[in-house]
Amino acid sequence: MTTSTNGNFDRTPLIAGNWKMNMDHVQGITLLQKLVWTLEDAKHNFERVEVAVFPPFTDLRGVQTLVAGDDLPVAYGGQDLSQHDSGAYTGDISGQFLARLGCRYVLVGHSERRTLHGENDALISAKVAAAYRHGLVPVLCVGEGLEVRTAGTHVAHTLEQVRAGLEGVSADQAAQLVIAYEPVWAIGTGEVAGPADAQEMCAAIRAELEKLYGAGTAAGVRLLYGGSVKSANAASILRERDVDGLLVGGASLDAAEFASIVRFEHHLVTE
Ligand SMILES: O=C[C@H](O)COP(=O)(O)O
Repeated sequence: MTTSTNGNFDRTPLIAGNWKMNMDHVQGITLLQKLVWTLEDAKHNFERVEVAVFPPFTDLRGVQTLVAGDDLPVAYGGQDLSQHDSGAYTGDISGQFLARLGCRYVLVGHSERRTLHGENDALISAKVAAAYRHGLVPVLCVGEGLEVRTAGTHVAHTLEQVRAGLEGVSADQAAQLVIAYEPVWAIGTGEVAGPADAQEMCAAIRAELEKLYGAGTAAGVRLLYGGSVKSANAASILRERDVDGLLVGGASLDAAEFASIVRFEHHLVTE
């Protein structure tokens, strides 16, 4: 096997852990401390492979305090945000609040938001706009369900989600974008899209971005794969040219396992 990944990293790989509704604020701090200790012990180069975590909202103040206090080289973000900036929206969280907590990123349109909370493309596009208004980098999540995959229309379906989610986004804004391709049938199921599936979709998304914004802008956008990623399959997915990182759910709750995913280059050399 060759050790070339992403054309020698045209873009800085991003390994992101979405904790979903796991880890209270005390557990979250412990997990993050363990993760950083493990990576620092392994002499991980955080500039070469960026690490980000997406804790529950209630953990974010503690995460901010830890990251700022110990000057940890880890980014973090919210799992969702409101399309509104403030007002009578009980239970919602403004992008302004996330920005004040030092968030760099925010997930938008995760499939669990789409399916469990009925989020549609119009709402997701409004949330992307809200992220940009508050200086947050949106991680726009897209991907097809099993029926669409079986029908063979997964590429068209996913590109439609990309176009809809980016409605009104300028080329300057798009330059900082992150898009996560997460086939719904592979999330939390143990089913993993093969590296070729991930590459097929990421290449199609990059080509679509080139159509929308021009090759110069699209070249900087990072495309992540998500869905039952583990240390055992991370390296093979990241070998693919258009896959620039991973959005990891379940496996990000175990510091050693997540650290091993972050250290995927080590697997590339030893596989
Ligand atoms: O945001 C992460 C994805 O939903 C993947 O979750 P998973 O790794 O548990 O399949």
